[in-house]
Amino acid sequence: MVGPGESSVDILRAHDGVKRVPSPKVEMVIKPNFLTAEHCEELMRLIDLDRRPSTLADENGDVAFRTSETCDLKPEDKAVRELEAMLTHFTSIDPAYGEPLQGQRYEVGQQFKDHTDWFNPGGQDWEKFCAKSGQRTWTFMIYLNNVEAGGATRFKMIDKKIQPERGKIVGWNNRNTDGSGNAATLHHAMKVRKGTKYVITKWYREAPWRG
Ligand SMILES: O=C(O)CCC(=O)C(=O)O
Ligand SMILES: [Fe+2]
Repeated sequence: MVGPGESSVDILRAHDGVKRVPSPKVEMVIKPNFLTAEHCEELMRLIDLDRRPSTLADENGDVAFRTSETCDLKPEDKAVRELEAMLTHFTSIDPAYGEPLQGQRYEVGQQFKDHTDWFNPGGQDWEKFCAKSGQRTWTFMIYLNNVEAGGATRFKMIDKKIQPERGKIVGWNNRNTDGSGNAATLHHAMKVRKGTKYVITKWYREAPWRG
């Protein structure tokens, strides 16, 4: 048994079509066709309706570090509600532990350079991002479309490059077994070379989400 805020590779692998990425350093799974094409289309439409420049925790002075746009998806939209329910079923994580769903959109040349999704406990923004809800635990990301060229997510520490593919979900545990941030989860949303890339990101926390 795991706690209400937890998932595990075993829980995830109990679903059809889920494969573990074979790395001893990161607990990571992938499942193609998690979402239907229609569901992806609707989520892309919602992202297009309401976008803002993406932001960074721990600003590092590199204005080219994260150049995409972000959409804070509205929990009341049907496609968003349905996705939340699917994620709860898939991950077994109590939805109270989840941050609100976000969409990310990358045009040609846009990227998000090497980063981890867990926050640096010594970082300038630790208090702001983690005081209420704790550290990030699991990340789940869904690719909403096929990208003509570029736009892969590269995990260089484990030599893994994930290609955007409509409806595919990837999930990973951001922590080491002692709960600290796992440096091997470092990843880079590589530049889109042709087309536009749309993804949805879902981050879970150690404690129920309170902002
Ligand atoms: O778009 C991607 O491939 C990765 C996005 C990402 O790493 C993030 O939003 O934290
Ligand atoms: Fe990330």
